[in-house]
Amino acid sequence: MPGATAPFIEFDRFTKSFDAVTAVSEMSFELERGEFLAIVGPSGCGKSTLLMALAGLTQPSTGQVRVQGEPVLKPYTDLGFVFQGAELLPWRTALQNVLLQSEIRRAPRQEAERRARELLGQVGLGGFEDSYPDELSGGMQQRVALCRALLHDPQILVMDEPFGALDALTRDQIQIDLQRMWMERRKTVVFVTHSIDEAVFLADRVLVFSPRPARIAAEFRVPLERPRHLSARTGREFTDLVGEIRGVFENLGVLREEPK
Ligand SMILES: Nc1ncnc2c1ncn2[C@@H]1O[C@H](COP(=O)(O)OP(=O)(O)OP(=O)(O)O)[C@@H](O)[C@H]1O
Repeated sequence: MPGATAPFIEFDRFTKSFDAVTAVSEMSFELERGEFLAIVGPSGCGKSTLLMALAGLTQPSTGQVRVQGEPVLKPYTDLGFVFQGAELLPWRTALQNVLLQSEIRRAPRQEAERRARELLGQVGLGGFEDSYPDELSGGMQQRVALCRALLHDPQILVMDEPFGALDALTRDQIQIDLQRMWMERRKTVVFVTHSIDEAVFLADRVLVFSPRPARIAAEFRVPLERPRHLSARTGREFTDLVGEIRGVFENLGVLREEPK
């Protein structure tokens, strides 16, 4: 059985070029089942490209992406995707938006609706099932998008800067909620963010990408106990790790004190 001993997810010398632009070059890393991995990197370095390849929405130029030992050659159902914008359909209620996937997949309606209501309740949206997107705040919309991604109970959850457009307080709360849901469900999460704090707060491991073509410039394990509380962010271990990651970006020339 190919998946028995293989890493759960494996990027194996993954390279992706678009005409003359190489977005990602010879990238190799692995994820364990149930791991929460964060990726931080400068804008345009190829993070979204990598997620698209994991989802089977784009193919490598060279190298492979494998899930349970099998190359990813097309989109598959065992993965949920949350984008930066919630991308909800404005003419459908919160519940109907969450149910969209199940309708496309023709899953049994009653069970899907029970699960959708349960998920909405778990993210604090009980009572908002029949609200339309324009009646919900940005944070609430993103929670609906999270429920939509989790409805079919995929093993892999891919999140591309999901909280980037939220205000700071909403972002704090949704990070806490995501951590709780992850601890309950243990999905394998690949989470892209521009925020070093967010990466350290949420992840078991942080990969730091170089400017394009993306390479792994550094890798950090986050030794903080879970559940992590917001107060952990002022603790020594947290601030030291954030400082170390910021140092990597300074060394890469991505962050500078002085103008060029
Ligand atoms: N379909 C495409 N066709 C041509 N070039 C593309 C395509 N998709 C991505 N690129 C290029 O590949 C590079 C990486 O893009 P990508 O969106 O993966 O970066 P990113 O790290 O996710 O950026 P950001 O953090 O700003 O969202 C960019 O230079 C981009 O212009």
